[in-house]
Amino acid sequence: QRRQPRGPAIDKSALQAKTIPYTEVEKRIMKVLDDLDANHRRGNMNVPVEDGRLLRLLAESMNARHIVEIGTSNGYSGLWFLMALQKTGGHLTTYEIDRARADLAIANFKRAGVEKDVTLVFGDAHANVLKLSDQPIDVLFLDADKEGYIDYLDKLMPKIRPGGLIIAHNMNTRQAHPPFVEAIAKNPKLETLFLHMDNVGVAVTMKKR
Ligand SMILES: C[S@@+](CC[C@H](N)C(=O)[O-])C[C@H]1O[C@@H](n2cnc3c(N)ncnc32)[C@H](O)[C@@H]1O
Repeated sequence: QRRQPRGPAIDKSALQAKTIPYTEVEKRIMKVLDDLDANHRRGNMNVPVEDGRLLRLLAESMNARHIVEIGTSNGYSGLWFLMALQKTGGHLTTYEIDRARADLAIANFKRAGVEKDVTLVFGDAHANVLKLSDQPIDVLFLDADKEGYIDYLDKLMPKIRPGGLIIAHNMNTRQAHPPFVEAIAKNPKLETLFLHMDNVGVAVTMKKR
């Protein structure tokens, strides 16, 4: 039997699937996310859409009940988490040092109708995370001062539940802070994978059971 030359099995566009909102709640949150993505990225340093989708997917699939985010900005990544939390019945605690961005985030959470599921802590997260409750953390998302990631990790690691995730943003060769990379990649008690490296980079780390 003669071999046929191998062409693409499917068109590339078929692999660029988008979130298709299903429930009314998903539709309402997605509407705000789409608006922020299309019109309000400037000055807000939001995660790319694909990274937001990854956050939601991981959080919802692991049934996350308590998510902690460092670096709220205007609430874009937080809204992806909040989409997951609508299904799991959990809560987001998010930290922001900039008043204007914090106010935007509060307005966006209200617009999406999820304000009761989120606590925004205004001020320096390095100090404020010390006051966090003892409720185990399912997901810790780091997306603020890159040199600060190691400090957030040291302070919050004891509260991350076994099997929980630490997700760090901007883990590219230019922005990642070497001591943090070493801490997550060389600790045998952690399993770390670097994803989306064709974009700004995300490190997904699991605290082993
Ligand atoms: C990259 S943006 C966050 C983007 C957001 N996660 C999103 O995707 O929509 C980083 C944010 O961290 C905030 N930030 C920086 N240092 C901080 C600190 N020490 N405590 C709290 N927030 C901080 C900045 O003001 C900024 O809004």
